[in-house]
Amino acid sequence: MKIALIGCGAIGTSLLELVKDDAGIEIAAIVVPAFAADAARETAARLAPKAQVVEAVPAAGIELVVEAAGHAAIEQHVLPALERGLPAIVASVGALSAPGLPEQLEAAARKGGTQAQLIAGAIGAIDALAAARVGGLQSVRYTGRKPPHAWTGTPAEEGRDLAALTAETVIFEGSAREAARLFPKNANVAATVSLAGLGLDHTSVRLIADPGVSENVHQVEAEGAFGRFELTMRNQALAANPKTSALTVYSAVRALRGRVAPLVI
Ligand SMILES: NC(=O)C1=CN([C@@H]2O[C@H](COP(=O)(O)OP(=O)(O)OC[C@H]3O[C@@H](n4cnc5c(N)ncnc54)[C@H](OP(=O)(O)O)[C@@H]3O)[C@@H](O)[C@H]2O)C=CC1
Ligand SMILES: O=C([O-])CC(=O)C(=O)O
Repeated sequence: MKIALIGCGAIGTSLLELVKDDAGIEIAAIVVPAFAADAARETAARLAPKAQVVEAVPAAGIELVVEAAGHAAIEQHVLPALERGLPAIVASVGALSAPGLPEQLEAAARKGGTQAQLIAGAIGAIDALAAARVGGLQSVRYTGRKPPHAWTGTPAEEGRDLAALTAETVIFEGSAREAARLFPKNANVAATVSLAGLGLDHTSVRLIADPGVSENVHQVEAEGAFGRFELTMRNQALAANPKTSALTVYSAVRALRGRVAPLVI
């Protein structure tokens, strides 16, 4: 299967390393902005020698796109690809917090007669939560806890010195929609949990900067007709990006391998 990978940062590079010897998967294109092309070409030479480095998904020769770039890439690359009939695997799930974007994705996929797959990414139990929704959910709460340096470049820096924190500090409390909008590189999981469960506006989210943790810790508490569950994930971050859990890459690779495997779990 010929793939266009959108984004070649921490997730993209790590994904290329993991699939470089996979039979049945060929990275045919890497889509990055012009200013990132030289770095992507170096990565491609090492990990995906057949890939052309381009600014847009090529018009021909691609069978699937995998997005690992950021919220803006959904509108820029994923929507047009879907309209053209290319299926898409999407990591930047938080982009769906923008009003109207879920409907636009659905319309584009319908027009192209194809499908967009939102990956579970850094969180587990999305299967259980989405199944529990069928029976009816009463409440879903998500807490995201990361070391202070993982919140640099976000609104968490407003009015506080993250490096000087000595105790856990709640940096956001509100809806999944607001969390995903305000923390596009740190709260995709909030959007994923909400889209699988009670929706972007009815899922309570707390984000915490905690000098006492070294992992990215994700907790979900859900209650409904199915019963209840509490989930805690203690994820190792990628060395290349402390905001991003390694599990996100594994989740994208799982989704990708699932497209070519004869038996899928
Ligand atoms: N679902 C989940 O659980 C998670 C999802 N994510 C999502 O994955 C995204 C990528 O994460 P990560 O790899 O760690 O981030 P990085 O910042 O390391 O990499 C992003 C890459 O995408 C490139 N890029 C940025 N904008 C575009 C665009 N419009 N089109 C094509 N390429 C673009 C960047 O280029 P340049 O560096 O030159 O700007 C960079 O190469 C995050 O922004 C987040 O939205 C992340 C973690 C968890
Ligand atoms: O990778 C993680 O731990 C979670 C993350 O950044 C996100 O939800 O955007």
